[in-house]
Amino acid sequence: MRKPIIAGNWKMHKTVGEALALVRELCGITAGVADVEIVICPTFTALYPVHLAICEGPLRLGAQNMHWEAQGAFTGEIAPAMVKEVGCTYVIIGHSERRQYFGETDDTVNKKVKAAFANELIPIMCVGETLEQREAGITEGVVGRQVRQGLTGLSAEQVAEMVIAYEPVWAIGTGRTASAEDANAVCRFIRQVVAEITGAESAEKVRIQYGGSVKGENIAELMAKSDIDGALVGGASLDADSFAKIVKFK
Ligand SMILES: O=C[C@H](O)COP(=O)(O)O
Repeated sequence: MRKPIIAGNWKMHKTVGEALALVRELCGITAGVADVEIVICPTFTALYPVHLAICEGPLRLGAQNMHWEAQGAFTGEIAPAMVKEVGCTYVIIGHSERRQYFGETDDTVNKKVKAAFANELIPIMCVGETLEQREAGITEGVVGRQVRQGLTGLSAEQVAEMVIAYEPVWAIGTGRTASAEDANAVCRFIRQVVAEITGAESAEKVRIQYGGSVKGENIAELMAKSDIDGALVGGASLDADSFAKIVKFK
């Protein structure tokens, strides 16, 4: 039985002060939630203050990105050990905005996923097709390639522990959610690809999130599907009440 995991990706929002105000509200609202893992992913500058402010409870901290190298002359980058040091359990890797605006490729995603495991961080590896690719009927080809290349060289145990986020690019921040059936079909396909790569047991255990305009109004329908184990939430994670509606989907 896979434990649901809801992650809030705050993207480039919230100053440290605003992040602290939000996490304090979330601590109260989520205190009693026991059967869902909740991850919040603030900006780099807010990670440590938010780590200190997270109270006992279900909230876990994640970073939105990191470099794969341990250290060096990489101006503007953050190393995996630095992310770990400030209290992160999770790290988002290969978000479509990183792929689209910052040149991330399946190869850099794979390096980062491996670096996450080497530093005892759990990767949330993002995959998903653009609208053009969906309309061209190549969703499975694109997503299958992203999953295969992203997981290259990982053990079955590592894959079983990680999270894969399926985010159709056309549904991100647009208010246009994939139908629960369509989202589940791609998540099921991802699980089949994982089974081909690292075997049935890891495919059964890996948690697959859907992301793209998730809200309190659509989360229950998505979570009722067989292969959707959680959500990666952008806009609706920036407000305590709207995020609370999502994490309390049951
Ligand atoms: O990481 C989160 C996703 O990009 C979804 O963002 P959204 O919920 O604002 O559509």
